[in-house]
Amino acid sequence: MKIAVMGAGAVGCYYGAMLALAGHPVTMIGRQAHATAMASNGVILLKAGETHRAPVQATTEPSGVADADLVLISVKSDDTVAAAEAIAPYLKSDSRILSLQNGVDNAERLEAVFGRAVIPAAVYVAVETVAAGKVRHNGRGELVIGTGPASAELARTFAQAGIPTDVSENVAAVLWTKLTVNCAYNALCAIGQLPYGPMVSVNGVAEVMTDVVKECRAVAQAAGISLPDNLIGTVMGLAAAMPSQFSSTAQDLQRRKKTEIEHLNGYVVRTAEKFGLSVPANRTLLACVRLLEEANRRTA
Ligand SMILES: NC(=O)C1=CN([C@@H]2O[C@H](COP(=O)(O)OP(=O)(O)OC[C@H]3O[C@@H](n4cnc5c(N)ncnc54)[C@H](OP(=O)(O)O)[C@@H]3O)[C@@H](O)[C@H]2O)C=CC1
Ligand SMILES: CC(C)(CO)C(=O)C(=O)O
Repeated sequence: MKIAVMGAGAVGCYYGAMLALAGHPVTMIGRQAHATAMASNGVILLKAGETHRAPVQATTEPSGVADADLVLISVKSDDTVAAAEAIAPYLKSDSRILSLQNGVDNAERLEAVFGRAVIPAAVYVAVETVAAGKVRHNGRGELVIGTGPASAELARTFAQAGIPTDVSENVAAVLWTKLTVNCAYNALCAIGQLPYGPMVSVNGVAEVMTDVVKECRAVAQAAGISLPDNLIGTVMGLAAAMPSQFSSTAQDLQRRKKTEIEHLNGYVVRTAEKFGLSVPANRTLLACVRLLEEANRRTA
């Protein structure tokens, strides 16, 4: 299967490398420094104490998707539409497209640009870029993808490449569950700049997280999506599973980058407004992260 990855960052390099190491021809599309490094060295993947060199083609050009049977989209949610518009003219008419992104509406936004089906995926991995074209895997790696004519074949291909993949008839609920986790952790971790373990033990934090979860459940319900009964257990369990983790929002702010908050708590707030629901906890967290982004901009 010829594979192209649009967005050679942490997630794109991880899944691109895993597929390349399994023998698939992979083309990575990324920024200049990353493309230059990968063109010389492939993707360097640090995983479980070992260093792997995954052979890939690398380019900065959107035309890198031209002969791909499968295109993985792994840009941040703010870049989804621009990335889609850049590659749209070059896509093969029968290529499969998979969104490997957080947030619940990236596949829909991609479909609006491409005019064809895009398979959404919930991505359960902890991976970070340590240098251009070099990523460190910090845990997990499995995917839950939506249904479609190609989903079963893709799941098999991924599993053979060491990427455990389930196909879900109800991927919307899976994505909303992950969104709820992000809404509960990302902003609070960014505001406190504390990892999850110490963060949840601060007086009052668990109560705010519980309010966020209740609001997310109500908004999802209004949108026709039922979230699992044990949602709060899933959410609170993450702090015990990853006590030293900082949210991607906290990391983005530390690096003075724009965060994905508009696609996390921001998405919940916008959807709540459509249904006339009040979501004060999500709204407050959204405003706090916007303040931190603005403060970063002013001191740039
Ligand atoms: N990292 C993780 O462990 C996890 C991340 N996710 C989700 O996966 C998605 C990707 O995250 P992540 O990999 O961390 O993000 P990164 O910022 O590491 O990777 C995205 C890369 O794509 C590049 N890019 C953006 N637009 C273009 C373009 N038009 N052409 C070429 N390159 C482009 C970015 O460059 P630049 O920065 O210069 O714009 C960046 O290098 C997000 O939705 C995230 O929430 C989900 C689970 C875990
Ligand atoms: C699951 C979680 C909260 C892990 O840090 C994440 O997806 C993020 O940081 O964006």
